[in-house]
Amino acid sequence: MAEASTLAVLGAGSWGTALAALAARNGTPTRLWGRDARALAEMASSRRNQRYLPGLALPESLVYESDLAAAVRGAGVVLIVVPSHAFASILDELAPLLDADTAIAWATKGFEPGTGRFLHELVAEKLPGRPAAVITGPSFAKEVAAGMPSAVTVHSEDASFAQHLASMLHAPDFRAYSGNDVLGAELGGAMKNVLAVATGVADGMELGLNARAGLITRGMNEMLRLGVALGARPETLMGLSGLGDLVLTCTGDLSRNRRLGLALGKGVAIDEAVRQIGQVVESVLTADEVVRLATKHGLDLPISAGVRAVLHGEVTPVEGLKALMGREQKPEYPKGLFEPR
Ligand SMILES: NC(=O)C1=CN([C@@H]2O[C@H](COP(=O)(O)OP(=O)(O)OC[C@H]3O[C@@H](n4cnc5c(N)ncnc54)[C@H](OP(=O)(O)O)[C@@H]3O)[C@@H](O)[C@H]2O)C=CC1
Ligand SMILES: O=C(CO)COP(=O)(O)O
Repeated sequence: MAEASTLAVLGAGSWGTALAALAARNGTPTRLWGRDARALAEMASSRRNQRYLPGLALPESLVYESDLAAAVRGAGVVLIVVPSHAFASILDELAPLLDADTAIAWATKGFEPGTGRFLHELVAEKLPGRPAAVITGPSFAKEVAAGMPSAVTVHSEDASFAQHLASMLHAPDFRAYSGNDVLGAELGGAMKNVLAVATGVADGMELGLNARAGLITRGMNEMLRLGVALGARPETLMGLSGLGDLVLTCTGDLSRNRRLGLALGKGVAIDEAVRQIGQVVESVLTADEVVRLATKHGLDLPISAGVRAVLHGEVTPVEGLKALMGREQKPEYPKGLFEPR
């Protein structure tokens, strides 16, 4: 029998650590699991995550657990914060370990690589019948860890679970809203990473502020078009999970996806740029999946497709720019753009 108020956070990188610290500081009994037992022991003794969140003093009450079974035993909520490429495998590992009444949440942004499946689809398939929620929105881990004001949103089909999880996180400097459009919330968080590369490339090429604003706006348009085709609600995409995170990541240099674009725009090779960033850069895998989903739904998303092509080295940033600027002249909003198809 799980204890509803107990939280197990899986993934001891920057975002998992920041969320675990936030919940523990809020008085939620919280355990943090990571795959690197040595790094976790070091965190337990120093009360710091020197690699991913240097500078943050971790709360005394946070418990570190390198054994996955022990970390999730009796937890009311398991919050997954591993990168998207590790998401499906961690669900497989969890399946035999969870109590029957443990709920699932995730703060990972992306899709299943190679299939374009949403993370909520993976959860429904591998851990069926449990309350499930996504936490997303404009939230750089470093700022949340520093107690700087932030707002996120928690979406679940189960309104009382969304509310329960939001209240575990909600704090004087951290607003947690709630909603029930899981697909829309996930799509915004995944697509903004791809679009952040586009504005990063433009800024790396020193194309100017007009170019940046144009890319953010037309990128938002791509998010809305794909979202509506998939059944997301436009207001979700215009909220924290879509527009909010798009603006943050396209303009804030703390964004690793934006920094990847900046480096590519300056002519740095992709492998070297990813190595220098040294943390997860979700767009590298997500761009393929956005284009895969768009193609499946008969949509042409030129900015996302351009990012994918640049990431694969199929075109240079200069060629990508030429292709975008050379597209046919047309109305900004063709009739019926936001109507469900
Ligand atoms: N950082 C942020 O500001 C935010 C991040 N996110 C999202 O959170 C997710 C995690 O990102 P973030 O914490 O920033 O990434 P980081 O690069 O900071 O950390 C990644 C963590 O995941 C671990 N990891 C990698 N592969 C596996 C695996 N196969 N199994 C278990 N653990 C694994 C790493 O462990 P190891 O050190 O051993 O490699 C590391 O602890 C991403 O989807 C990101 O988009 C969402 C909102 C904000
Ligand atoms: O998702 C994030 C902020 O909301 C973090 O963005 P990056 O992964 O680009 O650093």
